[in-house]
Amino acid sequence: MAPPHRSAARPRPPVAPPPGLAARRVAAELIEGVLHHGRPLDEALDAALAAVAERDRALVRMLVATVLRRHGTLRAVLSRFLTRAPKGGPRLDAALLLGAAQILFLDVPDHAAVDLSVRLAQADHAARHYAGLANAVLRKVAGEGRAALAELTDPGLDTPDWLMARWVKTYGAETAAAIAEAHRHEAALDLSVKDDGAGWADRLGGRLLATGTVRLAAKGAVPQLAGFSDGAWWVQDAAAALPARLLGAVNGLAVADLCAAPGGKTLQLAAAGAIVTAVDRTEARLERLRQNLARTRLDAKVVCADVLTFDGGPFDAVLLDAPCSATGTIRRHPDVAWTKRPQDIAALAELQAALLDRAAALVKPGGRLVYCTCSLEAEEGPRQIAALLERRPELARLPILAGEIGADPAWITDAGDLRTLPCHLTDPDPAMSGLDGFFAARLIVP
Ligand SMILES: C[S@@+](CC[C@H](N)C(=O)[O-])C[C@H]1O[C@@H](n2cnc3c(N)ncnc32)[C@H](O)[C@@H]1O
Repeated sequence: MAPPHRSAARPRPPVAPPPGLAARRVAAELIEGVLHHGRPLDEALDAALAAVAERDRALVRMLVATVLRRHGTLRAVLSRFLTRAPKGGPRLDAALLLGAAQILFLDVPDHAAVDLSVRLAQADHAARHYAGLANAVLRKVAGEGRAALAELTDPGLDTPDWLMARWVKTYGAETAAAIAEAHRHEAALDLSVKDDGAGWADRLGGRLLATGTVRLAAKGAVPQLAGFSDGAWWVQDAAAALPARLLGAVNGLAVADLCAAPGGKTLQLAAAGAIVTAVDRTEARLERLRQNLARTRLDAKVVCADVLTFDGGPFDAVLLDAPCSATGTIRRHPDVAWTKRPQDIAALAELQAALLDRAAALVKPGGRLVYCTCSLEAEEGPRQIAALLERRPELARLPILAGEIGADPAWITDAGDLRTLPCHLTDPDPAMSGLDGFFAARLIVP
């Protein structure tokens, strides 16, 4: 029998996209969201990752974090090979940044990094005319980019100028540079344990810090670690674990945790035996707090309310972890450096002052009030306390002693407040180094 006639016009089978392209596309979308639309990464990440195969999720996170952490450096290298900014739109921009990040900082073969970025450009209507340019520029980065990188030694390059100028003013040029350098590295995985810190450090292959936190070099999926499903610990930066401890012995005391979600400090207070009322105005974040309580088998009264109008209490002690610019958490949230604006800090400082007044009104006579923020900005830290003490001179600061929380004395200010910086707690291994930048002050309410 004669073979069937093969038509020349017969459609070809679809060509499978090269492995890794889907992860790059999602990473490019997330980078565009942060850099071109000022969208916080947390808001977009869950939905974006849901669209990616599980095995690619860590890769997407790594790609996005590397581009955001080394954004200034990547632009400086790329600009050496571009005569002027190309008009290929946000997708071309993200494709170039992603390509350069993989070539210079990640373990991706140069040819794959170039090819995947060219494909990202080809698939976008505004960028496709510049796919050839992307190819040429990224080949140059592969050939000469490492030499260009070696000449870029200023750590401030990866920090927006306005933020760097603020830190130089507040902390001096040397410390500001150390902060910026610390932001270039991925933070360790810090765990707060219910008990037996030494035992958990041993079991998980980590280290028990003097503050009581168990620190691991960040790797792998957290829910897979021993003790997660039993609720033996929760993830919490070592600095973030300090403010709740400033309330002292809370066993049996009524404590309000204001602005509580997702609940790291609520869990600490509940584990220490406090009768906790956890207040937050964002229901979705409170749902995570409830899940955290359920997993750790700890108890707290959860209230969805605006602290400014919350009228519970009075309480033996109050912790206010106020909403802030979060510039102390850039190691963990590198998008913060690129999404926050100077005017955000002024607006947040106003809200913090109002929240502080309300928090102070909820404390029983003789009780303690701890105010904290994960910000490096003076307006959100010491200046809030100075202004509060001017408004309410009857309140008194109860100075913090390093020894009571296992802190380094360098973390305590002359006024007796806590001020941790990302460049604190250095370790020869960058994966085990650093702290979130936290400010905390402790007051007695007469
Ligand atoms: C820094 S986060 C809190 C982190 C939390 N304390 C922890 O340790 O996990 C700030 C929280 O303040 C909440 N918030 C902001 N403004 C608020 C307000 N006026 N009343 C109540 N909660 C507020 C936000 O929803 C957010 O969850």
